[in-house]
Amino acid sequence: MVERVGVIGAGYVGLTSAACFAHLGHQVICVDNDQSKVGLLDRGEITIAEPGLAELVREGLNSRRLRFSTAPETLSDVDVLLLCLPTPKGDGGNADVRILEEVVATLPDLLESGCVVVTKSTVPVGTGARLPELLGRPDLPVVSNPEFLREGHAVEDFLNPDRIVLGSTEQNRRAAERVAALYGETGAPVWFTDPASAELAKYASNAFLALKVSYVNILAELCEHYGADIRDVGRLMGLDPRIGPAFLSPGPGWGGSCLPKDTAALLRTAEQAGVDFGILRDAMKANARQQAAVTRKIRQAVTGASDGSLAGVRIGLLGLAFKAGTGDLRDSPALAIARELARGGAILTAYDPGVEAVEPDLVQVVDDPYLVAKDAAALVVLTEWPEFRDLDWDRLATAAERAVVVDARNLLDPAAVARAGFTHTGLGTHPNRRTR
Ligand SMILES: NC(=O)c1ccc[n+]([C@@H]2O[C@H](COP(=O)([O-])OP(=O)(O)OC[C@H]3O[C@@H](n4cnc5c(N)ncnc54)[C@H](O)[C@@H]3O)[C@@H](O)[C@H]2O)c1
Ligand SMILES: O=c1ccn([C@@H]2O[C@H](COP(=O)(O)OP(=O)(O)O[C@H]3O[C@H](CO)[C@@H](O)[C@H](O)[C@H]3O)[C@@H](O)[C@H]2O)c(=O)[nH]1
Repeated sequence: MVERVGVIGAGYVGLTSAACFAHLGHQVICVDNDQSKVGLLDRGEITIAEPGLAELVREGLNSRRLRFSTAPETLSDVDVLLLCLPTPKGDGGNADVRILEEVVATLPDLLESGCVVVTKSTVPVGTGARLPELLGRPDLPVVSNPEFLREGHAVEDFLNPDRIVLGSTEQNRRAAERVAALYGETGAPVWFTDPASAELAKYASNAFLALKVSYVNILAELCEHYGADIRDVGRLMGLDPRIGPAFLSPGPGWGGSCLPKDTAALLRTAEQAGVDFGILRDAMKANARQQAAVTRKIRQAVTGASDGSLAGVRIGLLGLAFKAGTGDLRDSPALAIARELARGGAILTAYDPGVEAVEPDLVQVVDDPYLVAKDAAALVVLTEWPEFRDLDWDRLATAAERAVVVDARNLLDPAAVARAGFTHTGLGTHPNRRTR
């Protein structure tokens, strides 16, 4: 059934939801309070790099199934309203729901009876139970429908989800079924549960992913100590289907707009319930240590000492985004490491296929990977863009002042890099690895 869908917030989640639901045949109106963003979207221009999203936005505009506005009144006759607003890290780790609550407070005067209010934002456990009170309109059913898309794969994940989660009271079950029907036939399990379970499942998934990465980052350190190779250890772990191969690559730490804030929020939620979830605290500490460890490794490689001075030393960075496939710099470990190196006096040049600029006094961003090597004392891979593997290392070696590579993503083929004369340092890798 074709529904009139309203979306508030045209960011990663809101814009993707709006464009995908229009693609699935619904009539969608997407509201954002950022005038310039709405102006661009109206012309079919999007500011985030998500494969396929611009095409879907243009398709929606052309078919007139998708409209953008800054005016909340345009939402007055929608059947379903998705809240896709930011819930950033607040005091003590809690998610800050002020924006969401301010918007919710305006809805009773806006919506027609029967409109289903859906939280797609990641919201603290208990929000679904509180929203009906805040709304004060029993004729507006509330459903929790957490979103699990990954940045860089937003459209693909939205249209082919692993699961669709609907949290509602038994009384609002029909409303939850209506939300589920918006997605059409995806083949994914559609799971009806209570609001608290839906909300907790979202936090639990992100925090678990964070734990997995911290686990492998610590293992990489252990590998260095005992002469083992994390690439083999991770691979051998991942062959066990109970563990699975994903999220077992060491790196400069987990970042982005979700894992850090959601792990902190789950820890806080546990504390508030008097539950000791110390394993999350440990994972967060390990994550902070990981950034420091990578910075030390770079210092060591450049100066020969883990506390050596970087004053005036040129370092070329390959990658700035928190992961490959996105230009998102929010909570990026690469950026945090760049800041640390700059604080130590290093002069930084960076190339990232997804990033055009950052604060100019921190790092000079160039649009050609070969420019980062110019007079550099070291090249550091901080984001795992696959194209870095195919760089011409001979050409980079010619431009660099010293042939040192720190591969903080274990992305490169160490043999190819070594053939060009570079010294290669990875994370938890062994130069004489024998397993293939
Ligand atoms: N980014 C992801 O990959 C992802 C995935 C799953 C869930 N989430 C969750 O979804 C929520 C949104 O995240 P996001 O990454 O899409 O955020 P975002 O910052 O990309 O987008 C939020 C949008 O809301 C708009 N906005 C802010 N205040 C507004 C207001 N009062 N009225 C109208 N519009 C307003 C902003 O202008 C912005 O366009 C968060 O809770 C996040 O944790 C994010
Ligand atoms: O083996 C790995 C895998 C990931 N990472 C890092 O972990 C972080 C998070 O990666 P990813 O989970 O892919 O990023 P997001 O796009 O933020 O997606 C997460 O956060 C979203 C917002 O809640 C959820 O919807 C997604 O399901 C969840 O994967 C990044 O810094 C990655 O570089 C590693 O270091 N090693």
